[in-house]
This record gives sequence, C-alpha cells and structure tokens, in this order.
Amino acid sequence: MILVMDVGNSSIVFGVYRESECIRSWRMATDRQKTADEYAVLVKSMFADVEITFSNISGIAISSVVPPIMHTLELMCKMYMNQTALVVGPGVKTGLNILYENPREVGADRIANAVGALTHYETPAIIVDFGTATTYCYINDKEQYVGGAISPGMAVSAEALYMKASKLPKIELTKPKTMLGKNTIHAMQAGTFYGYIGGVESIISRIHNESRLAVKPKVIATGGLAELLAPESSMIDIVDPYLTLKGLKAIYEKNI
Ligand SMILES: Nc1ncnc2c1ncn2[C@@H]1O[C@H](COP(=O)(O)OP(=O)(O)OP(=O)(O)O)[C@@H](O)[C@H]1O
Ligand SMILES: CC(C)(CO)[C@@H](O)C(=O)NCCC(=O)O
Ligand SMILES: [K+]
Repeated sequence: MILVMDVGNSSIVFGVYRESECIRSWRMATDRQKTADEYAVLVKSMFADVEITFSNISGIAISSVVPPIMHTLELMCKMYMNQTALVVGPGVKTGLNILYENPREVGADRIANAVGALTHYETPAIIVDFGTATTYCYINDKEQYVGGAISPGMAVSAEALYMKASKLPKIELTKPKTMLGKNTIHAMQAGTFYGYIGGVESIISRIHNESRLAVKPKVIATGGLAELLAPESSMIDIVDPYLTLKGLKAIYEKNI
C-alpha cells in the first residue's frame, strides 16, 4: 500500500492507496510542535481503524508547504515505516511544464493538484483550492502550468477582520440564510461568505478571459472549504476533495 500526505498550513491530509484505489483518507491539524513519535502514534491509530499496519506501507509520497515540519515527518516515515518518502520538489518527475519565472517557487500542493487534474480530468482546466490560502491555477491543453493567483483564504479573511475591529467577534464560517444580516454575527457571515463567492467568480472569469480560450476551461474545486463554497457558484464544475492526494499518487507512480 502507498501512503500519500499533503501537508498544508492548517491540515495534513493522509490517504492510503491499495493499487489504484484510495481505501481511506484522514485529516489532522498541522501541529508544528509535534514530534515524529507523536505523529507516529496518531497515524498508527488511524491505520488501526481500518486494520492497516506500518508494515503494509511499501511507498510514501509527500507534498508539503510547511518546511519546518518536513524533517519530523520524514523521520517518522523512516523510523516507523522504514521508507524514504518521495517529497514533491525540484528533481521529481511530474510531467508538468511549469511556466512560473522560478518553477521551484510553486507550492508542492499546487503541483500535486495540477497533476491530479491532468490525470483525472480534461484540460484546459482551472483549479481552485480553498485552504488557508485560496489558490487558483490555469493548466492549458499542452500540460503547461501557465500561472495562477493566491488570495487570503476565507478563514484568514474573517480572522483578519475580527483581529482588527474591537467590536467584531470570531465567527463560524457558514452560509447565512439571507444576504441582509440583522445581527453582527449574521452580518459578518453574509459579508464574508458572499463577498468571498464574488471574488472567486471574478478571478475565474478573469483567468478565462486572459487565457483567450474559445471553450470554457473546466473549473475544479478542492481544499477544506470547497464543500462549503463550491455549491454557491455555477462557475465551478467539479468538486474533488481528494484532488491533491490523486496528484500525489500519480507523481509517486511517475517516479518509481
Ligand atoms: N466552519 C469553519 N469556521 C471557521 N473556520 C473554518 C471552518 N472550516 C474551516 N475553517 C478554517 O479554514 C482554513 C482552511 O481549512 P482547512 O484546514 O479545512 O483547509 P485545507 O485545504 O486543509 O488547508 P491547508 O491545505 O492550507 O492546510 C483553516 O484555517 C480552518 O481553521
Ligand atoms: C499558497 C500556499 C500557502 C497554499 O497552500 C502554498 O501553495 C504555498 O506556500 N505556495 C508557495 C508560493 C506559490 O505557490 O507561488
Ligand atoms: K490543501
């Protein structure tokens, strides 16, 4: 079985593949303080739930955008699973042609998303990943990663607002029943949620216009907040919470 891990600023998403099927996935808070031993305890208990043991894992691939915890996770892979993890980065084969000025700068999660889209969906495609940041990327029909955009994620936007305004509280991110709020929390939820959707749609249509395509690219959404946001926009065609894991599995295959 192959273990894939996407290490984000808020969450780590784990998936276990048997052949080409992802048999189970888990989400864990990213904790910069945890040790390799502590991560191992958590992974072991998640595995136990589906009767997997460390010795079942014959390969590991990781995408990470949190450099400080990579040493810890690689150590866990080595000590507990006796595996050297394939870490998405320079020198790893992806099949993508990245048209960034400096391709090394692109987050490994965005690379994995793009490979996931290439292997499972049609191109041209726009990928929107709703996580700590919201990232957008455009992949053309020549397997080129043309470029993208990075915005504050919806939770980061809401947090910045309550941090800066004394009377505004921390809110739960949900879709409010109406646009017009009759109390502070409702008003903040309405402004955050609908303002966010408006921004997403504006960026998608601008990417579409700039890419000068006759056909509309497929828009694929992923990330922890995709299931909340995507149903609100008719511009999003596909929601795939496992896009990053699928890309990681495909990258693993290309490098064995
Ligand atoms: N219902 C909610 N209310 C408030 N904040 C939320 C809610 N759901 C998620 N968040 C916050 O949204 C942010 C992104 O969420 P999440 O961790 O699910 O996404 P992710 O795709 O795993 O992100 P990353 O890859 O950046 O770690 C986090 O800061 C999280 O705490
Ligand atoms: C934008 C985030 C934080 C999203 O997880 C990550 O992909 C990242 O740190 N990227 C590096 C910068 C870039 O992709 O251009
Ligand atoms: K992510």
